[in-house]
Amino acid sequence: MKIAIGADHAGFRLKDEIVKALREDGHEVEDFGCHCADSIDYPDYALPVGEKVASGEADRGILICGTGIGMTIAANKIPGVRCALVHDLFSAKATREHNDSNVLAMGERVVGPGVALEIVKVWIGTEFSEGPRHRNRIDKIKSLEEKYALHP
Ligand SMILES: O=C(CO)[C@H](O)[C@H](O)[C@H](O)COP(=O)(O)O
Repeated sequence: MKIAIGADHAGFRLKDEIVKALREDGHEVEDFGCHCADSIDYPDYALPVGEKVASGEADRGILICGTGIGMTIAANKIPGVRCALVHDLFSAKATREHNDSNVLAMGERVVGPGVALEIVKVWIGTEFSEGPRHRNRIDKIKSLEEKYALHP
């Protein structure tokens, strides 16, 4: 799988661990940084990751900040991105099955690396449940994007 990944200064350590684990599992990972603890702004990293996923150049995206919240808010502004903030295994599975989430966000200040790596594994490995009720709801999200693209 092609995976785009990014983090801010509060998430780059966890991001680096995830990059390593994904590459060991054979995934193609494009790492958009950041790479050190100098304070930066999470929207600047949500943007390239979200665009890669929305354009189809990456299959999935992963974003890490302190809480995962800023990254989630920013990424979900990009049409086509369905970014899920996840800190437990149940939600990791459910958001793939129900929301077909294409970007995963987590907070390095919230979750430890052991749980985070398990979340990534479950989220990567779970397919969308092609049930009509889920498809219908995702179509309604797309309609919202179209509505506000036409009348921002
Ligand atoms: O957006 C966030 C909070 O919802 C992220 O967790 C950021 O990483 C966080 O705000 C960074 O905080 P800092 O005090 O600038 O290190």
